[in-house]
Amino acid sequence: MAFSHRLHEKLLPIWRKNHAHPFVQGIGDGTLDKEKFRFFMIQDYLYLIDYAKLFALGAMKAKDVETMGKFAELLDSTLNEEMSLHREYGMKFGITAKEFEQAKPSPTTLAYSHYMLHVGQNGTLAHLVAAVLPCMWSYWEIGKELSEIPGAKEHEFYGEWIQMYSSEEFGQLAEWCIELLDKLAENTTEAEKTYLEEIFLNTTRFEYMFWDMAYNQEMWPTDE
Ligand SMILES: Cc1ncc(C[n+]2csc(CCO)c2C)c(N)n1
Repeated sequence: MAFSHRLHEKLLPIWRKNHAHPFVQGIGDGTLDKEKFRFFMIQDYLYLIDYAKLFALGAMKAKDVETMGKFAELLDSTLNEEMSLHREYGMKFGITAKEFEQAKPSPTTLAYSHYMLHVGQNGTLAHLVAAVLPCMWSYWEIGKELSEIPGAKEHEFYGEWIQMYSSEEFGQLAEWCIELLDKLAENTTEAEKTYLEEIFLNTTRFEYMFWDMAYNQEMWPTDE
C-alpha cells in the first residue's frame, strides 16, 4: 500500500471536521462574516511567508535537479500567485501593505509555522515533505468540495478563493507532493514511517486549528 493511502485513512476524521467547520461552510455558502475572513487573510499571509521558506529549504535538501526545480516552482507560486490573491483581497478590505507587514502572528499561526520550520530545518527531505503536504492536500480537497456547491465559484466575494484552490494547477502541485512522499517513504523502516505519520498528522491537526483560530479571531488570551 502506498504510504499516502495509509495517511489518507488517518487524516479522514480530521478532514471531516474541517469540512464541517463553520468557517469552511461559510466560504462555501457565502455567509462567512467578512471580518473573520479579513482576520484569516492577514494570518494566512504571515503563515505563507514561513511556508514559502520551507520550499526554499526543500530545494536545499533535494537530491536531484528536477525536485529542486519543482520546489523552486512552488516557492514562486506561493509568493507570486497565492500571496497576490491575499494582496487583492487586502485591497477589497482596505488592508494596506503596511498592515500586512506589521501584523503579528496569532498563537496558532506561530505554533504551526514554527513547528514546520523546525521539522524542515532539522529533519530530512521526507520529514519536510510530510510537514508541508497537509496544507496543499487539504486545501485542494476543500477547494474541490466547495467548487461543487452551485454558485459558490461565482460568489462575488469568496468565489476567487474557491477558484484558486480548486484549480487544476493546485491539484497537480498536491499530487506531485503526495508522489514525492510516497517515493521517499519507500524502503524506510516502520519506525521511520510512524515518525513521518506523526509529523503529517500534527500539521493536519494544525490545519483544523487554523480554521478555528480564524473563526474565533483568536489572539493571545493575555492581551486586551
Ligand atoms: C493555513 C493554510 N494552509 C494551507 C494553505 C494552502 N496553501 C499554502 S501554500 C500552497 C501551495 C502552493 O502555493 C497551498 C495550497 C494556506 N494558504 N493556508
